[in-house]
Amino acid sequence: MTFDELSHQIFKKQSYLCVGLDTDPRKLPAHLLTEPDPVFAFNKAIIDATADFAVAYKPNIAFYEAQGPRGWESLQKTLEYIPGDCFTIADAKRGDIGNTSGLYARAFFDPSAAGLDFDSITVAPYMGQDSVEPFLEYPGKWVILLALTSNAGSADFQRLPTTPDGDVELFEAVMQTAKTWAGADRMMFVVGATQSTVFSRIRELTPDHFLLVPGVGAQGGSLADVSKCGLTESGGLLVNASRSILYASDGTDFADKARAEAQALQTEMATYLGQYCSRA
Ligand SMILES: O=c1ccn([C@@H]2O[C@H](COP(=O)(O)O)[C@@H](O)[C@H]2O)c(=O)[nH]1
Repeated sequence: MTFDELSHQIFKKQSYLCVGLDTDPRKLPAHLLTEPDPVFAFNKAIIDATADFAVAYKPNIAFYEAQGPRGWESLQKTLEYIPGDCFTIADAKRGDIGNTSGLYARAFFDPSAAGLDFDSITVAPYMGQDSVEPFLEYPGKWVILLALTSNAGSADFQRLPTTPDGDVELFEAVMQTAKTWAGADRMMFVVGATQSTVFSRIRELTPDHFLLVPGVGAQGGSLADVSKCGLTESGGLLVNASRSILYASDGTDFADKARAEAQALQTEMATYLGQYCSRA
């Protein structure tokens, strides 16, 4: 999916919601456990219930890898089931020396390799340019680079000063350098919703790039704050919620409750698009 197509979907659906498919087999509603593939049955119901309100889906690969070959199969079926008008994100946080990154890229971007054809993948920037470039060799595919993550440990390294006056923190140096590797049409950055106090600085640094923003819902980040400082004329945000949608109920009504959570976020997002984007 291109930058313009993603932007178009945001204004069409009046939403920048990304539903995180962090599907934990231990949290599935009991009535699904007799299904041949309970994880896929759950994901299918969640996608059916939320697709009107979401522009992206983000399976977190850890949840599938932890189940071995069965998990990979559930992931493949889930990816194929996601509607074509939605952007897909493999939240895999990969990155290694170039030839190894090349194989990670192949796994997630070349359907003839591991049966997966994601639009994008999350990548850790720590190993530098040659660890990221192999992902950019796939035309039309996106790299979503970790910049300032939502967890408390983000302060350990990402906020370290890189200049004597302390004006440029490590995450800012990462964004400044990485945006020379690919344009806003191929690269996004991960910035946690819990980091809303630095969103204005981030927007000065990257006025055009999409930001993938996890951390609303279960992690307590503010959708209002993130939207105020993060929205652009193209939309420019994908705000992820996983647990607050997936596990809104553990009963037979789980899909209805997930739909209600997604709809509530979309309704709020439509308000912010009207407030902060003249194009809306
Ligand atoms: O900084 C980051 C980067 C990635 N994540 C991932 O996003 C989701 C958040 O799930 P919630 O249940 O909505 O908290 C999850 O897959 C994380 O691994 C993040 O939270 N923060």
